[in-house]
Amino acid sequence: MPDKHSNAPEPGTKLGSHYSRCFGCGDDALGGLRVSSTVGEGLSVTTEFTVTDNHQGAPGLAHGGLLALAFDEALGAVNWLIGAIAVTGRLETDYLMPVPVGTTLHITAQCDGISGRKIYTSAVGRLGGPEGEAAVRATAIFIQVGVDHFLSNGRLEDVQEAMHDPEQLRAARAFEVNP
Ligand SMILES: CCCCCCCC/C=C\CCCCCCCC(=O)SCCNC(=O)CCNC(=O)[C@H](O)C(C)(C)COP(=O)(O)OP(=O)(O)OC[C@H]1O[C@@H](n2cnc3c(N)ncnc32)[C@H](O)[C@@H]1OP(=O)(O)O
Repeated sequence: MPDKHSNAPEPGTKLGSHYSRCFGCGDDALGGLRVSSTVGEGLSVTTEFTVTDNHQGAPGLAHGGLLALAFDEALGAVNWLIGAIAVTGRLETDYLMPVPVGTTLHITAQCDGISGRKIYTSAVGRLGGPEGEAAVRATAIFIQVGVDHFLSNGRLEDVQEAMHDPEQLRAARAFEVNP
């Protein structure tokens, strides 16, 4: 298990978006999920995703791909607690129950360990409250990367715009451990 980073936010702190145009957590992504995560105990976060009319796969039910996105965000938020910049290498979801429109999925995500650049994470999403019945479970492996991953692979105009955003610069520095 990695140590929690010395500058990691306290439990109860709401984590900001890592990129304002991120479809999962950004405020500027049209139609995006706009989920936000809150720091939990240890190396965990909690994330709520309320399913709306726009998130349907089957009539009245959430699309599994969008649920996977909510989990990708929740699981990825765990990386901030260890001060790592990382991208999703693998994401596996188990859909245990249908998730109806109008319900809120209460997701708890945690770090399970690291090995080299790989960060192992897992999460459960419950319906009806944080202690409700488990509807979706997920595991993911994130791979730590440097900022150069985004600079070399991202579209130049978006990278340049992001570099002028103080929040983005804060995110890219990830507690100063991986400049
Ligand atoms: C100032 C402005 C500048 C901008 C700065 C922005 C900072 C923003 C801050 C925070 C951003 C957070 C962003 C989160 C976004 C939400 C989450 C997503 O949607 S991410 C998008 C989807 N994912 C991808 O696009 C990855 C695509 N894949 C790749 O780029 C490469 O494959 C990569 C980097 C993952 C690995 O490539 P390699 O060449 O660097 O490394 P190798 O040697 O292949 O792997 C290293 C280790 O990882 C394992 N690994 C690699 N891929 C794996 C996989 N798919 N499953 C399991 N293990 C894997 C390998 O087996 C190896 O393990 P062993 O060291 O040998 O033990």
